[in-house]
Amino acid sequence: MTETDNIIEIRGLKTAFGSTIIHDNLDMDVRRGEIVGVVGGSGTGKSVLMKNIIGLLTPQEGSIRINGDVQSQLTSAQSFKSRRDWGVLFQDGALFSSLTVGQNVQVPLREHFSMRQGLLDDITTVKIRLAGLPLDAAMKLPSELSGGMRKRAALARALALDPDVLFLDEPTAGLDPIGAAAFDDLIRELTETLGLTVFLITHDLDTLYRVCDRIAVLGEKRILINAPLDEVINYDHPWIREYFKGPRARAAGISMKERSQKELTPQMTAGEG
Ligand SMILES: Nc1ncnc2c1ncn2[C@@H]1O[C@H](COP(=O)(O)OP(=O)(O)OP(=O)(O)O)[C@@H](O)[C@H]1O
Repeated sequence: MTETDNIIEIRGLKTAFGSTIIHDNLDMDVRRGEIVGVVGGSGTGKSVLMKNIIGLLTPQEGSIRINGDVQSQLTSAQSFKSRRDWGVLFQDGALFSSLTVGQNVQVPLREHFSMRQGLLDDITTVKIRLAGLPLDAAMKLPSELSGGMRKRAALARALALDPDVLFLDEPTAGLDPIGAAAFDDLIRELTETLGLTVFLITHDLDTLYRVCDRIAVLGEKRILINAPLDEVINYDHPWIREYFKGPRARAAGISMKERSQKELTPQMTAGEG
């Protein structure tokens, strides 16, 4: 593994709010092209970590390198340009409620480029379709969409600038299991098709089993382990044991096993039925 295989490198990160330390000497690598699932107990600082990476918060210490650039060393013009490298889907979608879905998708495009309306509309159409929405969704306000469709609209906006990295904060929270599974599959498909890297904060065990290449566990103010699922499951730490070996985890693991067996032997399964 060479340095350039890491699209994100975090070293010695310290984040504090007043006297409350959230991260202390935290290191983390995200490899190019992978989906890394970020898990950890509530309040361990997953969203704060994401906000540090995308520059919404400034850490007290440490460095964050994206695509080789140390973020704190960029000029404001370089920093503005580097924001094209990533797209973000916030926990609540964070769509502008008074703008249509199409106009929401166009916000980052207008911010970064000057282009004629026809081209803006064409790009918007592509992004909306990529996110799995019907075209007429472009004309609707976020309040006219279901929760699942709003997530997809936020995803379309996150994809607007053809990012290298997609940050997803709890993308399946609030979706029913079928909607969540469909969203998981969309993330996996987009990652493979567009060559994206995904930083995915989740509590959803099904998502971890279905889509993540590696899992980073946040605890004790640092990354406890950042490894493939099999390795993480067997890591000896009380929170990790509880999380990955509790009853909900077993259910998610079993359903994934059944699913992959069906995918491997479709004829046999059909014949048996
Ligand atoms: N702007 C802020 N000012 C002060 N404290 C903050 C701020 N943002 C976050 N915090 C605190 O930092 C801690 C970590 O918050 P964060 O939202 O990152 O947790 P999380 O791991 O994402 O939690 P959850 O899984 O519940 O969403 C929490 O105690 C939170 O209250």
